[in-house]
Amino acid sequence: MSDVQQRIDDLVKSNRVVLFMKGTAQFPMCGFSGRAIQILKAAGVTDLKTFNVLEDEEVRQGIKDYANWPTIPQLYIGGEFVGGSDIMMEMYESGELQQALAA
Ligand SMILES: N[C@@H](CCC(=O)N[C@@H](CS)C(=O)NCC(=O)O)C(=O)O
Ligand code: FES
Repeated sequence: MSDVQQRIDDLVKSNRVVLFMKGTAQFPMCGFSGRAIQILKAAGVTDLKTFNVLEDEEVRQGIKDYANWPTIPQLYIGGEFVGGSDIMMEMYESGELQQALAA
């Protein structure tokens, strides 16, 4: 595994809920990332860790290879890739996201 893949692996395995996003939870820098934060809040997230890919070009590229997913935001729960903002919205509407966060 390359250095950046190892860094990402450590991050998603040492924090239960991680959102790779553009900007921060307080100041999202893109509508998709803002939407992801709103969904997580609505789903009652309590232990969210965010990573701002705009401050780390290596992770911005590396995260796309890590889960073989081409866009940001990306949500990980329990070390597993969950999806981007569209998938998060579908899972929120079906109640699956709330379940995954509570598990
Ligand atoms: N439909 C996507 C929307 C996300 C998206 O299209 N992200 C783009 C624009 S922010 C992206 O990450 N592009 C690559 C990049 O900016 O590095 C989702 O479900 O999350
Ligand atoms: S930064 Fe332009 S769509 Fe996300």
